[in-house]
Amino acid sequence: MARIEFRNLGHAYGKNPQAPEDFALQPMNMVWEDGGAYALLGPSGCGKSTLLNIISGLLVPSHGQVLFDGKDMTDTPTRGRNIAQVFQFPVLYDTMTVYDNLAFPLRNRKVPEAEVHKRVHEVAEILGMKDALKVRASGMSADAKQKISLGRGLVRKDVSAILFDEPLTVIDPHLKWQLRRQLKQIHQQLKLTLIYVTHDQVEALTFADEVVVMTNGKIVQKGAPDALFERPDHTFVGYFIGSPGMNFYPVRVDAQDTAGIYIGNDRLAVDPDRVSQLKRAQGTLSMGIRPEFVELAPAGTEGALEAEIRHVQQLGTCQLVTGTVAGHPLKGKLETSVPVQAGRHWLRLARPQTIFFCNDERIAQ
Ligand SMILES: Nc1ncnc2c1ncn2[C@@H]1O[C@H](COP(=O)(O)OP(=O)(O)OP(=O)(O)O)[C@@H](O)[C@H]1O
Repeated sequence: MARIEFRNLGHAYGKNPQAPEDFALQPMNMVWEDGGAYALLGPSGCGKSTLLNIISGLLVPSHGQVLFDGKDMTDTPTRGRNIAQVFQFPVLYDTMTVYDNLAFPLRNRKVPEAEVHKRVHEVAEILGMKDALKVRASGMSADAKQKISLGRGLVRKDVSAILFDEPLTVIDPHLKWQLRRQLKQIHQQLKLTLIYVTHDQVEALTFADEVVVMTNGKIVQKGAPDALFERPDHTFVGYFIGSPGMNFYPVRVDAQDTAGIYIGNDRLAVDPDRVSQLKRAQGTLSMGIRPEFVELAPAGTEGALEAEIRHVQQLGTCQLVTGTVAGHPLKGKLETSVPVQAGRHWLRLARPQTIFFCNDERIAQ
């Protein structure tokens, strides 16, 4: 396995890129640690496949370098990189048995048959496919075929990294959950460098030690799942992670007011240190609060505002309320102990978990 490093690495498909939007991948420095399990998460078109293809060598970046264990591999073609890749759809030989499919990447590299036998059985055991080793792949379901593809990715011990490009897309939801757990287990056992591309946040958060969130060709945060939830570095992370995502409000400060901020015409009492931090920031200010941290408060409470709640939905573990505050949309997940009716209520929004952003980047918490 390898430590993979990007040095000022970026990619533009067109010639002479000038503005950030000319890049499918904006120039970045980044390290993928040896043995790390990473999920690469972002919406369609944000640059995930471009990044993966640069690691695997299918694409030579227009800018910067990619290094494996300190060695410059930027121009090394795929076959020289020792990367295993698992794609969205099964890649295998239909006419071969499961055993021969799993053995293929090893036999291709002239691994002795005794070792092939051992590895194939280990991987088949992990994937729960031991009883199917003699079965021909042609008659198998899409799920089973994709499991074999995963196995083909996992069977070699000598790879620099295994890249997964949305590998569970074709898998049935129940099996998906099982396979995700198995992949996590495999990672813990074998300490592989895994990079797993997905646009599904549940998949990313359950699989990875570190989640890398991308938007518009840029990595906006790399962190543990709880950090992405509690301390998003960028409004996009607040919006993209969580269900529903974070509430955002445009914020104004008043030179004369040292203990409050303004959302529309409503004043929200806020810790004076935060107010002075916001006054120092140069740019467009906003405040974010996750629905999970919104709470009911007595009328007139410091740090609370009056909100109009329009809908209340009982979700069992919480009440999901939808409405507006200071003319802006609001979603809150309130605890179930106090049943809430639609109407006007005071809600505490200035809380330790409330995050402030300047030009979409976190400045204070
Ligand atoms: N061969 C290409 N030529 C020109 N532009 C491309 C090419 N491949 C991708 N792009 C553009 O680069 C940007 C990033 O695409 P990329 O496929 O890396 O995104 P993605 O996050 O993997 O999307 P998806 O989740 O839909 O696969 C997009 O704007 C896309 O249109």
